[in-house]
Amino acid sequence: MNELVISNLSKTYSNGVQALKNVSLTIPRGMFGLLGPNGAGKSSLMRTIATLQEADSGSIRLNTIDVLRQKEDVRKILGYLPQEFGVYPKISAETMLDHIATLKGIRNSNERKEVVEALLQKVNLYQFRKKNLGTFSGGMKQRFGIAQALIGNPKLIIVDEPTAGLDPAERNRFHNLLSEIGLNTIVILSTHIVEDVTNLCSSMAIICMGEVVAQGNPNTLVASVQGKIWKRVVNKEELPLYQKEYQVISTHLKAGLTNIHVYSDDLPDSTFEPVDADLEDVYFTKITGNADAVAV
Ligand SMILES: Nc1ncnc2c1ncn2[C@@H]1O[C@H](COP(=O)(O)OP(=O)(O)OP(=O)(O)O)[C@@H](O)[C@H]1O
Repeated sequence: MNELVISNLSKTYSNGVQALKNVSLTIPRGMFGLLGPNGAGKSSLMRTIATLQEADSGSIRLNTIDVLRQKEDVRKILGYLPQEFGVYPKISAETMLDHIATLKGIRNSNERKEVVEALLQKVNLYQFRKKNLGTFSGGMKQRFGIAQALIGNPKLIIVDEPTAGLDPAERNRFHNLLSEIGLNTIVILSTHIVEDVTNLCSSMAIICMGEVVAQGNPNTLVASVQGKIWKRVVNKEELPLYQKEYQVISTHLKAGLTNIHVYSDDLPDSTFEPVDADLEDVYFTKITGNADAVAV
């Protein structure tokens, strides 16, 4: 059984910001999406799971490992792609991976060569293996980041905001790579991009201002708001009136017109139409009231 169980995790930074408030989550094998707006606490949670910072209270268990105490044991089975993934620009992909593999304890040079070659193939960088990392595009750097995270067959992989700044083709390639990895491993994908979670994840949580505001299967979460999301086009000047009257969860500009989505148990008034809800509607329903008004 491969499972990560987080219980009542809390963290307040020395400046008084409470980044995590009693966070409890059960994360099974497969792709898990951790969705939340900027500043929600995603990176704080990821860094704590990755043993890079301490929590004030609570516990994390990965199978039989007490993550907050047995840090060395976690590091042996963890692959981590942080939000800011720096690379040494003047070193080739192959040399860098070989170096990281040494650090991760693969001492036999033939074995290392095999591992590095297989990983470069897996992330589609084999033909660029001799190129310096400084010449890589954003997508290539992210795929290199995944390759280094995969050294040593990790049981738990954490990727923090991996697709920010990637063009659609690179993002797609990165998604395919992640979903392949997610077949046998726990992969936590931390992101503020709803579409990434829709495309990839079989379970998920939404975190806002340090609190888990929803968790479960994406389809079940969508079903929970189905029939309660309504839309209409409004004049830009009328928007504040609607925001006062209704729970406006999002505003989309379409061809210069302002399209609003409202959360309500019943039809707000006859000018509204029902919406076939999606994960974005769930996300905005859960974070409105918790965060500043959100415009897409
Ligand atoms: N080292 C730190 N010291 C003080 N405050 C911090 C520190 N790191 C994060 N914070 C604050 O904690 C809160 C949560 O930040 P965190 O980076 O975990 O959120 P996030 O969801 O990852 O956001 P983003 O997507 O912007 O990275 C924010 O208010 C942030 O300013």
